[in-house]
Parts: sequence; structure tokens; C-alpha cells
Amino acid sequence: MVTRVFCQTVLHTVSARPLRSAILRLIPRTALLPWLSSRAVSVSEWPLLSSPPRDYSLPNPSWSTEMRRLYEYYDSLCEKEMEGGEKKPGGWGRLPSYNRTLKYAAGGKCLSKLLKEKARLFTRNTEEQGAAFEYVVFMNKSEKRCVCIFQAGHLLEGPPGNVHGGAIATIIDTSLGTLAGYLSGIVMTANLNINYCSPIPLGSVVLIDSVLDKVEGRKTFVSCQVTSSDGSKLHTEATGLFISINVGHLFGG
Ligand SMILES: CCCCCCCCCCCCCC(=O)SCCNC(=O)CCNC(=O)[C@H](O)C(C)(C)COP(=O)(O)OP(=O)(O)OC[C@H]1O[C@@H](n2cnc3c(N)ncnc32)[C@H](O)[C@@H]1OP(=O)(O)O
Repeated sequence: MVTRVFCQTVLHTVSARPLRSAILRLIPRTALLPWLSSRAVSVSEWPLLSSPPRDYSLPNPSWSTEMRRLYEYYDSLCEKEMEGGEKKPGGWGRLPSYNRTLKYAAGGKCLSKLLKEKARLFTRNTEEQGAAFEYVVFMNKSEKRCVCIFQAGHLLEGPPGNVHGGAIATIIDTSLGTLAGYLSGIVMTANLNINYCSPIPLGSVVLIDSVLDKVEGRKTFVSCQVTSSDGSKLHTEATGLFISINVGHLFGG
């Protein structure tokens, strides 16, 4: 709370960008985590917005039967509050997803003012449902693993009828980055290695299963496999290196 108030004060009062960055660099990453990480967000915790932001990871009419089936499967594994306030243990949790991560993270509204007003998260930049990246991430903290259910829309075409390699890299970066960020705080991608094994048909649903390999100081090593929804076909394999940064790094510090 103290950190949050401090950051908001700095951002409101310090207008010189280098000085602002320098001050923000002094704040430990871990202190910022609770209000920057996407898992800290819930609509009920966002009283500053006049209308709640759209959570793009919830089912919408463009989702295929397979996408819904997988969503319902992982959702059934999630921790749920039961009648009487007791929690049904599950180990899994669904991560909400907004089109301006920083703005909708609790307390991030002030930081987001420093960024371009029209900026949108690359994977959530169209309102046309089903056109591009339809995905939802389920996190298993104890297993240090996450599963992303991804349905590739028609705007992601590369080879005729199949998904563009850059779009595949994007959803891999998103999945691995979400896992690394969840486990290590604010991170940036330093390295991605991708092996494309078989094409992903447009409109199909795939699973991106990501795991933590190791953490060495500021370096978080993660890897993933992209498979068909029944797991029978391997489409892509990747490894990623994510480096923990101070928030000032995002502002040129
Ligand atoms: C914020 C809220 C998020 C919420 C979730 C949103 C969901 C969406 C998720 C979307 C996710 C999307 C995410 C995105 O798309 S992030 C966007 C794409 N990434 C970038 O633009 C990053 C650009 N690069 C940099 O900013 C810096 O180079 C970084 C920050 C990466 C490191 O610069 P920094 O000056 O800080 O660190 P350092 O140079 O002292 O190096 C430190 C250590 O790391 C080792 N090293 C460095 N680079 C490499 C390399 N390439 N291979 C192997 N090793 C490497 C290095 O040897 C050293 O090791 P050691 O000597 O200590 O052993």
C-alpha cells in the first residue's frame, strides 16, 4: 500500500522523465508485484473505472465447441469458493486478461498514463471476436506450470490455411512471459528459441503447455510445447529466457 501511494505520488508530481525513471528504479520489483501482476486484478477491485474492463479470457460466441470443452475442463480444476465461504481446492486458477495490462492492473492507472493512450496489448487489439488471438491461460502455481488454450482466427494467416509463424511466436511469448512473470515478477523476453514441427490450421484449437525449467538470479528459463487439443500432434516446441527488470526499465531507465 505504501509503495503504491509512493509510486502514484512520484508519477503525479515528478515530470522529468529521467528523474522519474531513476526514482522508480529504486523500488524493489517484489514490492510492485502485487499491484502490477495480472493475477492481482479482479473487476471487483477496480472501483476507479466507471464500467468494468472487458475480460478477454472469458468464453464468447466465437469459441468453438473444442475451445469451450477445454475451458470447462480447466475451469473445473480451479479453486472455487463454495457455499459457506469454504474453498474447493484445485491448484489451478484462470488468469483474467485485459487489453491494457498495466492500466487494469490494480493501481496501474497512473503508470499507464505515461504510456500512449491508444496503446493496446498486441494479442487483445481487436474487438472482433474470433478474428485473431482467442486464448485463456490457466496457471498452476504449485506445479510452476501454465496451460494456454488458443484458438487462431482468420487474421492470423501465414501459409494459406495455416497460422503465421510470427503469430505462433507471439502466443508462445505471451504464454511463457505470463508464466515467467507470474513466478518472477516483472520480466522481459531476452531470448526465444522456436522449433516449428507441424503447421497449425487456422481456426483450430491448440494447447500451449509451459513449465519452469530453472531460475538463476534475474534469469527465468521456461519452455513449452504446442500440441493439438487432444495432445496427439506436436506443432511447436520453444524455450524462453526472461530477465527480471525494475519497472523503470519500461520507461527507458
Ligand atoms: C508488467 C505486467 C505484466 C503482466 C502480464 C502480461 C501478459 C502478457 C505477457 C506478454 C509477454 C511479452 C514479453 C515481451 O514481449 S518483452 C518485449 C521483447 N523484449 C525486449 O524488448 C527486451 C529487450 N532487451 C532488454 O530490454 C534487455 O536486454 C534485457 C532487459 C532483456 C536485459 O538487460 P539488462 O541490462 O537488464 O540485463 P543484462 O544485460 O545485465 O543481463 C542480465 C543477465 O541476462 C543475460 N542475458 C541477457 N540477454 C540475454 C540473451 N539474449 N541471451 C542470453 N542471456 C542473456 C546476461 O548475460 C546476464 O547474465 P549473467 O551475466 O547475469 O549470468
